[in-house]
Amino acid sequence: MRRELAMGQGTDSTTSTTGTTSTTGTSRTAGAAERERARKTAAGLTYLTGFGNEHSSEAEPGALPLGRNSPQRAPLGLYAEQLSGTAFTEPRAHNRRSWLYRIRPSAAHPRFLRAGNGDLRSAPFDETVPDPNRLRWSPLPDAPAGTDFLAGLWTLGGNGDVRRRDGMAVHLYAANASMTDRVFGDADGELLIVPERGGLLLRTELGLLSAEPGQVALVPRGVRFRVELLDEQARGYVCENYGRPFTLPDLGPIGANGLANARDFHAPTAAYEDIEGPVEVVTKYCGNLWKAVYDHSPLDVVAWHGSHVPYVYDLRRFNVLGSISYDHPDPSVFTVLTSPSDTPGLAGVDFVVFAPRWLVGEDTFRPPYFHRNVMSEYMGLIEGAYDAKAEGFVPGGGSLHNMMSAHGPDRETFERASAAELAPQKVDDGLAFMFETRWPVCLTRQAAEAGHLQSDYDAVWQGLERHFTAP
Ligand SMILES: O=C(O)Cc1cc(O)ccc1O
Ligand SMILES: [Fe+2]
Repeated sequence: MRRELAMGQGTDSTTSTTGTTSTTGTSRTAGAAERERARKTAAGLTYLTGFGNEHSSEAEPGALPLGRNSPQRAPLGLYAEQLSGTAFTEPRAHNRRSWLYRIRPSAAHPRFLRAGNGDLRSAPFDETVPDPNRLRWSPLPDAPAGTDFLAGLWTLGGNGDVRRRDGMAVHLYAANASMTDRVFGDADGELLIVPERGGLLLRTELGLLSAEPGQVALVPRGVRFRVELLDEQARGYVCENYGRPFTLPDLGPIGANGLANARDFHAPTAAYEDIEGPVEVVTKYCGNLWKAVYDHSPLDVVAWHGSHVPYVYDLRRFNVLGSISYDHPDPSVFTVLTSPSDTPGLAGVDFVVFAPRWLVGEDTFRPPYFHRNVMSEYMGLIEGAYDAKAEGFVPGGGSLHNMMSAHGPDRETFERASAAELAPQKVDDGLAFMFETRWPVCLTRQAAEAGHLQSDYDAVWQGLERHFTAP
């Protein structure tokens, strides 16, 4: 039986029931017709709103049991299954779990066998020694034809240890084909996907999400998904967070509103595939890829409720707060999501966005200041330019300013901003972001030796002349 894409409430009827996308074919090209179909599906999606909520959704009426999670017989002959993202006993405020009502339990699978890791690497990162230098990369070279999202993942580096569920990895991806015949899930952490070029349609166990450049998508630990391309090429960044799930930062004196507002996070409605036939399932497990060929699609969840859910967020919705008197605020005010560590205020990793904003500071050097930070900063650019760098930091590229490395405005930016007239100024020519992490990011060998690593990055700070004259 093949019945694809039965969708949850409120979803555009053009996308319900009988899609024809092959999930068993061997071709991984994103043909124009396939992309068109994916675009139509993406355009028809409706979402559940809120962050960290107890959401619920059913793709068929009556699929969700009422008043209990695990009735003697679940409705419609479905299997009830809990997916835990946190320990059973973690405080209620942090606890993440979902109940899935599915055609077959996840346990019904054959043995997993090791698969090649491609360019994916995991913590502990010990291929190179930690590097105190400022580093910058141009964009990844184009991927060979037929590269899907999973095959297109390329690890730059990271920290911590997957086996201890601590730390993070920075990946980039370049893809030109949809995942038509396989599904991926990451037991090592959640995946924060930051598209820079090309939209993505994510078919997850809990339903469908689309993410265009300027939006970010999060797939929680263990949730299986398939990525289809909405455009010919897809390129972007991924923060794999091994640690505690990303959450919204506290607002303290800011008050009850501001930064990323909870209502702007969108979770999918339930949607399932009812496919009997070989589907390859790839799992990232303690640093390695494993695969098994199932006799059905694991994206067969007909209804679900819970808090361990994928979501998408539009960075343009970020409510940017800043100084309206003087001085450049620390970039922590731009935190979209934070993964707390055991030390209050010290993040395993923060996701920070530099979104369009007004600068009005009086007697203030307005771009990012010179600094040395105990935290380590990986920065990427989604579009346009970044106000601390005149050139060389380009969309799809990235920079790494590891713990205590000295950085800040390049010479050109310093000279311009030191002499600028301080009228109110709108900074709206770019969208940059930062993964800021508690531990140095250790490079993979492929990142340290990459042809697209810029060898002359230090030069941007050359020629910062002395201006001091003793009184
Ligand atoms: O290095 C960077 O560009 C990121 C950054 C931005 C900012 O506004 C202040 C400090 C900081 O590390
Ligand atoms: Fe910095």
